Amino acid sequence: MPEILSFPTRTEHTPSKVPSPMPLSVRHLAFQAGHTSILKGVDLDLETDALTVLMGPNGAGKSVLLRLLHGLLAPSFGEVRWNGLPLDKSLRRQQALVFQKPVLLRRSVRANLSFALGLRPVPNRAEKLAHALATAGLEHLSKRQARVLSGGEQQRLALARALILDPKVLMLDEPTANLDPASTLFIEQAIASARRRGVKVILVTHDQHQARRLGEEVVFLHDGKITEHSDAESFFDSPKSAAARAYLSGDILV
Ligand SMILES: Nc1ncnc2c1ncn2[C@@H]1O[C@H](COP(=O)(O)OP(=O)(O)OP(=O)(O)O)[C@@H](O)[C@H]1O
Repeated sequence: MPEILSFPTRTEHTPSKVPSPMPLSVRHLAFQAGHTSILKGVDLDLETDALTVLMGPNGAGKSVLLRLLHGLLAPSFGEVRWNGLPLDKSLRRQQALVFQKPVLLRRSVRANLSFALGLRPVPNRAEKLAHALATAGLEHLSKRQARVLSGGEQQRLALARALILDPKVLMLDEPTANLDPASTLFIEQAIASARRRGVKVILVTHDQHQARRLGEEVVFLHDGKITEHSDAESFFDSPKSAAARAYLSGDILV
């Protein structure tokens, strides 16, 4: 009989909230592309380690916001502070960002992980590498070229690589959008486990079931602005903004 695993549930995986290992404060954040305003003055405080889900319709600006939070894009206006400080190299090193489409080196699975480990002086490298391969379920594929892995295996590798240096903050941009339920389950369990270890997780997803399973608080972005920021239960039970109500019921938002 194959082992049957089940999706994590919020009550199962959620420890009580404590202050975030890296509190975030965003003020008047704007991002302009040419004459188009993508983000239009975002203010956001994430002070606890509660798992934050970032939701909103296509084109709302969620990916742009994540990239600004991680310093992959520079704001046109406003600021991002982690631990009260402007984002710099040392703060960025304590964060990891996982994309919908895994970005991997054209090397073996093992080499992708050891490359990440080589970025910093880390004790017990061999142990860490073995642990990462095992928890990602990739031991038997360690010598395979990353580019020939299936989509689910690639995403497991991307997540294992993101976690191998023990980031304080893990940001994920629709990490399971192209995955089947089994691979989705694997990724969700890894995210829930990171959260239990005290990693601050910010997850972009359109999957309402996933958001309900994992999310403890929801930030809803519409047309470049945050229209709602509340705990997950009240967001899903009684969304306050018309935009969030329409999004959740599948209506078209313009
Ligand atoms: N670097 C960029 N330069 C110019 N425009 C951009 C850039 N990045 C994103 N955009 C535009 O900004 C808007 C918001 O994009 P973004 O990818 O953040 O949306 P999203 O909320 O993540 O959407 P989806 O749910 O479809 O992934 C889109 O119209 C996109 O074309």
